[in-house]
Amino acid sequence: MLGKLSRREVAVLLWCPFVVCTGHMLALCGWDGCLVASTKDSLLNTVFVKRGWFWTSTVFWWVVVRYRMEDSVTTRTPLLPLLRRYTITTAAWYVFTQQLWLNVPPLMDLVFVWSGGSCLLDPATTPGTLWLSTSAACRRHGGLWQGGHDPSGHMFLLSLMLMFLLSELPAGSSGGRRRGKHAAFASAAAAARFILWDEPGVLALALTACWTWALLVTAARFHTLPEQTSGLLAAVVAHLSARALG
Ligand SMILES: CCCCCCCCCCCCCCCC(=O)SCCNC(=O)CCNC(=O)[C@H](O)C(C)(C)COP(=O)(O)O
Ligand SMILES: Nc1ncnc2c1ncn2[C@@H]1O[C@H](COP(=O)(O)O)[C@@H](OP(=O)(O)O)[C@H]1O
Repeated sequence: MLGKLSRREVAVLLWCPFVVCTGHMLALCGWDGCLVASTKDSLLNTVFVKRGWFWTSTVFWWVVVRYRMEDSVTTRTPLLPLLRRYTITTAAWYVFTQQLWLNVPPLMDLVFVWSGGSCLLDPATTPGTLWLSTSAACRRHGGLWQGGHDPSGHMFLLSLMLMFLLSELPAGSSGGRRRGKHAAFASAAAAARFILWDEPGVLALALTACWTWALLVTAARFHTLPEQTSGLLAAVVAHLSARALG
């Protein structure tokens, strides 16, 4: 329940605004050039961020499954509330960023269209009139998504994933007390076994670092500050709703 936020929950809520402010300071000082691999076609964006909820879900549930296999029954966090919070967070991600069904665009695209935006098509390549109500369809037709307030889907997704992982991860782990530590890096196979099997929390930490980096890049390089802010605020509302209802 939300009643009173713990110190940890406050820290979780402050993390994304802190990263976003850092990104803007880097941009203001002209240091955003050091944010390498910050193009739309980078591996980080195409393979990881654009499939972000998949990676977050897979790594998170793997950590939970693995650690529950080893934790004693009494130290296990109740699974049902965790599942509820995950389901609510997934539903929020879906409603905000994905096309619900044929004629219903994601919430972020509805906000864009309601605020006066539209898809500008090149008449040379797309003759006739075509009304496109989703940014994905507009992109597919080579159009320009312009004129309205376009909440940042990246800012939303990255903040949501970071808040979810930072507040839920300890639920799945009881700390570094796993066996096989000393032999961990004796060979590549042993290292892989250690990370994937013994201590998958390492993967979750790596993912958290990866999302933090991508958030920094997004803040410094993509969208306007109001569009970043609306993406971030929507993520905070989704996160707090999942905590309150889950
Ligand atoms: C070895 C591991 C075994 C683990 C066994 C444990 C159990 C694992 C369960 C795993 C469950 C996984 C379920 C995953 C369900 C999904 O989420 S699938 C869909 C994934 N899709 C995404 O992640 C897409 C994310 N992208 C977006 O939302 C958008 O592209 C964007 C980033 C918001 C940008 O929008 P644009 O319009 O493209 O700008
Ligand atoms: N961290 C990041 N790294 C690379 N590209 C990013 C990014 N954050 C946002 N973008 C890009 O900026 C555009 C706006 O993203 P969004 O509206 O989801 O916030 C998207 O381009 P495309 O629409 O060409 O894919 C997206 O790929």
